[in-house]
Amino acid sequence: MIKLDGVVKSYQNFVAVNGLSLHVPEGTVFGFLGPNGAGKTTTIRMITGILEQDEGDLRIFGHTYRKNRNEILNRLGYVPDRPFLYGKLTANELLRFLGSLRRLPTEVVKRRGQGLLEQFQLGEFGNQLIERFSHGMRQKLVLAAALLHEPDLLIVDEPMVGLDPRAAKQVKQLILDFAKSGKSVFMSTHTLEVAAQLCDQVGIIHKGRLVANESIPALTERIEANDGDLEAVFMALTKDQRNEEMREVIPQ
Ligand SMILES: Nc1ncnc2c1ncn2[C@@H]1O[C@H](COP(=O)(O)OP(=O)(O)OP(=O)(O)O)[C@@H](O)[C@H]1O
Repeated sequence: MIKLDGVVKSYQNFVAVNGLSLHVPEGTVFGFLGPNGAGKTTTIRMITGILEQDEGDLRIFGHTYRKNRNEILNRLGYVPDRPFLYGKLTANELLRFLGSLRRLPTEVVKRRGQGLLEQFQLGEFGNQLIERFSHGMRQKLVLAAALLHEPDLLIVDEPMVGLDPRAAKQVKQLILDFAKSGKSVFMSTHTLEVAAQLCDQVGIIHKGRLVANESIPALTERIEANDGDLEAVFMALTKDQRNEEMREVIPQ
């Protein structure tokens, strides 16, 4: 579903994503983990077609954005880390607006929109202005909006940030329900705990490079071997990377 091969992205002279290769097959919940500034959002912006890579190959559903942008976007749902929601619209108005952008028939938008709001425990707030929504309600509304066109792939940037435990539990369940139907999810997160609960596979990015790509059991084993200390695992992985860089600089 997602295939990156040697992808590079720089901002002016700063290389934010440096030769990233990864593969997310169908029916997978893929967790993209890394510390602040590691390159997660930059990668997600390339996967969602907002940014174009400087180098390398990036394919979604086997397509490139250059050739088949609409084919990709028609099948992709995206929840950004800081979504902009116009507060003067009601939830229903937002869904109708997005439905019209996607050229979905009015009846379909009405039926699906109502179903999604109910599924997200927002059914009774459809006619309420978004400016009156809590952070958790907004996050769920953004997820509902991303699913309106029934995408095959959902990209979510930091889905749990700022959510109280109840809203976080609901959002996690929604992601799991989506994945159960054989679709794929690519989500970035800071926390291994979130990844362990939701994901099948985890990629760890550090300073723009993929330093680990493994299943949750393999990663958990690695963390347990470090007395349950994720920080220690990060340190170990990035130390390995430095060693590799050193080997490139000083051939042995
Ligand atoms: N528009 C930009 N111009 C210049 N540098 C940028 C820009 N966007 C991101 N960067 C830099 O690129 C690096 C990667 O940023 P990115 O937002 O992709 O990281 P991230 O892993 O999502 O971080 P966080 O977890 O803090 O959101 C950071 O060092 C950041 O400062």
